[in-house]
Amino acid sequence: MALGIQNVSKSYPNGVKALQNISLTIPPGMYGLLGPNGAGKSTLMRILATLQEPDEGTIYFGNIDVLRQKEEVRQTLGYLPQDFGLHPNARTEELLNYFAVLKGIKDNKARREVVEALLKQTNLWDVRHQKLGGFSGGMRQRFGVAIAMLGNPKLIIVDEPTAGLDPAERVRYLNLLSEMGENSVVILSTHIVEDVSELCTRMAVINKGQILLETEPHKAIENLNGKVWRRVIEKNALPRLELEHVIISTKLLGGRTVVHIFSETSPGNDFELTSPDLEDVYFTVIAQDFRKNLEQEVKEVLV
Ligand SMILES: Nc1ncnc2c1ncn2[C@@H]1O[C@H](COP(=O)(O)OP(=O)(O)OP(=O)(O)O)[C@@H](O)[C@H]1O
Repeated sequence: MALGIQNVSKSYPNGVKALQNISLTIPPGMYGLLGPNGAGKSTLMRILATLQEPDEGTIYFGNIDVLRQKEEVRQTLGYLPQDFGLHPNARTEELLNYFAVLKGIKDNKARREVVEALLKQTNLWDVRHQKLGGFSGGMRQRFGVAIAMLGNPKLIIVDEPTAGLDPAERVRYLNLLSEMGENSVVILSTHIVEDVSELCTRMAVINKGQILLETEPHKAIENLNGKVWRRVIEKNALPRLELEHVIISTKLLGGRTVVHIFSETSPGNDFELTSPDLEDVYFTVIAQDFRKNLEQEVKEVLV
């Protein structure tokens, strides 16, 4: 079952256009929604999770009209929001059992089995009697996954899940998500490029409420082949380069600055060709959008 989002727009009362005419078709599997802070990701995730109304547009999950048949969506939804509060005094197994009751798993034996299986899958079985207040960030996130997976959801939405996790927890968490989501639509909203490159078969880049790119990560990388150039510079040379080139990224490496630029042809100036990765894709798209907006603003001022 695919998720079809068509012409969805949402403005807030303060005038911010959080989503501007978004259309996406999201097939089963892991789908990355990548964008900087404030891009509109959480707004879209909340709309998909039936917690917020768009101003315009339609959304279908298979035959379910997501905006009108909210109860049907909720039956098949697993939603892990960006921040979720957990009572620090609640105990792991008890609380998961409680959420399982809320999800409608009425039979005691079946519910015990589901809770046990999820605690084992999320590696929380050994701490099932502990209070949540003592959990690390990674443990909390894994507990969030256990809650989201109750009732075998077919639509799973995870908003910024790896922010604040240490590298080992991050890998463990991403593996868990990819196992859980094999037969469902899983939307992973994130500003971390590696989350998408490691897990997702398809992705979209969103910025300022607009979809800038919709693709398969490996195809987007292929398309950049021969167009990303690298050079190590002194930091004070950057402003001049910025005037002459489309800068994709600048990174500190051993105290020096490594610059990546986008150019269809050789830019000269000691730049050498480098193999692009998904980070280059992401920052190229964002940089081009920034340039476009800048040109638009300049035109508006001049006209
Ligand atoms: N309730 C609200 N009222 C007014 N503006 C809002 C509200 N919620 C979000 N916004 C604005 O809408 C835009 C999109 O926000 P949103 O939270 O959807 O983005 P995001 O991509 O999830 O970013 P972040 O990663 O920072 O959460 C931002 O400019 C934000 O300030």
